[in-house]
Amino acid sequence: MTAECCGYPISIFFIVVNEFCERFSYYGMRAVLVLYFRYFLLWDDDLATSIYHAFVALCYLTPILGAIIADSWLGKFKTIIYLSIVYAIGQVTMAISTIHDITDANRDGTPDNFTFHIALSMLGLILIALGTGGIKPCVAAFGGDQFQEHQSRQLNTFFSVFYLCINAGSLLSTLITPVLRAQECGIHTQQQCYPLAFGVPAVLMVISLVVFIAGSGMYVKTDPEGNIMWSVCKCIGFAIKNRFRHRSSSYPKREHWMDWANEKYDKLLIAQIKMVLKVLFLYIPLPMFWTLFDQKGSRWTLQATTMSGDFVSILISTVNPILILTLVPIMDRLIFPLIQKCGLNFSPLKRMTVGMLFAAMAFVSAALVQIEIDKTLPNFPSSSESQLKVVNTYSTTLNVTISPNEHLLIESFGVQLHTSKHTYSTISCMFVNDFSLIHGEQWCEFSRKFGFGASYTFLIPSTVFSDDCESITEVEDMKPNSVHMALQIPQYFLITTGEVMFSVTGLQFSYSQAPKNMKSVLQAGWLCTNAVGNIIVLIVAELGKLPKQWAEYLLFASLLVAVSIIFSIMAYFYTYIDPAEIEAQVRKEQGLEPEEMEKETLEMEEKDEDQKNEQGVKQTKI
Ligand SMILES: C[C@H](N)C(=O)N[C@@H](CCCCN)C(=O)O
Repeated sequence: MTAECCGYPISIFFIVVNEFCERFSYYGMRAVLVLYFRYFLLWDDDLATSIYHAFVALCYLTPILGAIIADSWLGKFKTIIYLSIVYAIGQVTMAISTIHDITDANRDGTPDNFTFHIALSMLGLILIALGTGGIKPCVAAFGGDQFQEHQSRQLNTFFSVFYLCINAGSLLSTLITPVLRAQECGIHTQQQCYPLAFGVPAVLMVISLVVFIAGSGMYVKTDPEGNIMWSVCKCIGFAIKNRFRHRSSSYPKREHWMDWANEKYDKLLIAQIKMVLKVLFLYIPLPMFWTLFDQKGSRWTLQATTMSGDFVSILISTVNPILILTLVPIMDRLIFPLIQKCGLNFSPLKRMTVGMLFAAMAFVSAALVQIEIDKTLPNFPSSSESQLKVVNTYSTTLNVTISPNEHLLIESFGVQLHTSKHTYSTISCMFVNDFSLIHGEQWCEFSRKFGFGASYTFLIPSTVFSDDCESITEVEDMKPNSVHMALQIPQYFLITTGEVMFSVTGLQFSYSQAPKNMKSVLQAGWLCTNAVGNIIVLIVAELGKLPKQWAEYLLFASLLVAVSIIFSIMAYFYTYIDPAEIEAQVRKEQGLEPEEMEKETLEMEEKDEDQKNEQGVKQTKI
């Protein structure tokens, strides 16, 4: 009997707090990852985007590994603990890799040995991917294991609270870590504080582990049930081999190719695999949704860096979790029941299709924003053009002729240079609010806000210190970023509406259509669609480089529309099943009535229990 509070097992409080801290750690680190690649490691946009998506893909491939370790070897409890330790080490490694002072021997503020920082951060990211992905299919299922049969209502609420905790953790961390990055810190020189931005998620991961361990005396821990994934693979392998062996037309056909495993494998297992394969087949087009969805963290973040709005950038990245926290209850309690009342059958697969279309619309919105940004960007000379800059410091307008026949009027800046020797210097700086020119005892001070993305030229006459500072002329070569970040809100709203329709429904669908013992298999399959989606971004970003960013956004939107049409056709032919009913039917065909089955299972469990007691094995059971 487990300890309860308000009808809930007390142990789940440790699990939801653990999930909150873990998601804080994960999303906090992700929020500054592309910026770290771009501005600390000085990678270009494409490389930063590629490595970011490779990392996300790895995070969604490792759940298979986690599920195998938990099911066949350690059990969920130990898997979560061991992989959380790996995860925390990864976060600490990542935080250390961002300390520029470690290799900044000449103390100029930039690391001297980039290879060291790259190697350490890649090691950190691999450990994080192993940890976060490995525990992903285990934590929710372990939470579910805490509930007993009479607590099915509480079990449903648990999954909602669990999803809310994910988004609360994500919301807080995406608010906090960019602020931490914007601080200045360092031993020799003060730089943007990446160690703090990555260090706080590392601390949260340690707290997550401590909280999980703190509840260990209260958990219901189930032993590994044997590696179901391995049994599934062996059964499928046998069916294929057997089908190949009997490929001659003289052998009678079987209803389903999995029926070729009948000779060796249990009918129930075969029926269960058929159910899973049907759903997995439906998953084939789904990665395209994640291809678009996960570009929030890369392309959209980089898009925001070319826009104006100081604090909006932080708010923009929190739009997604805030909308999730509000849209999930609104959709569940209001929109979906209303659609049902109107007599429309808004089935899960239809919802997912609509979710895809919302994501496509989000990318059309991103393309429109990009077109606006491009209008404000300076025109650089193409390969067949050159750019001349003529600075007229003479007192009147001059007529300049460029051979053979182009005439330009060059306005005077009203400054005369009294020397024929000019020296030009270019200084690139961040966060400039003021600067001074100092010569001996005299100085000229400028205090004003310089816009992000802008470029200025200051013309300083030789008489400046004997005359007055007013004679200095300022020229704005490139205008500051002027498209406001608030324009990104529609694309965030559309993609999050898509997420609620697609992701939340997809999770429920995967759970409801899976046989009881293969729910983790389908969860891992569902997470895999995410991994494949990120691999597609990598391929498109690397191979299909389009000259204009807006064109790439439109390409992704069109691809998703095409995929959603294919998915809707596949969904049309899909018949929803009740796995429990099918399993009962197979058992009946095998001559085992449900009651008999139950009795048989009980007898086997008792026998098993006796054997273990005899061997002095101490075990915890539901
Ligand atoms: C924060 C985000 N809105 C969210 O809810 N994420 C979930 C589901 C992720 C699905 C695959 N990208 C999470 O578990 O992090």
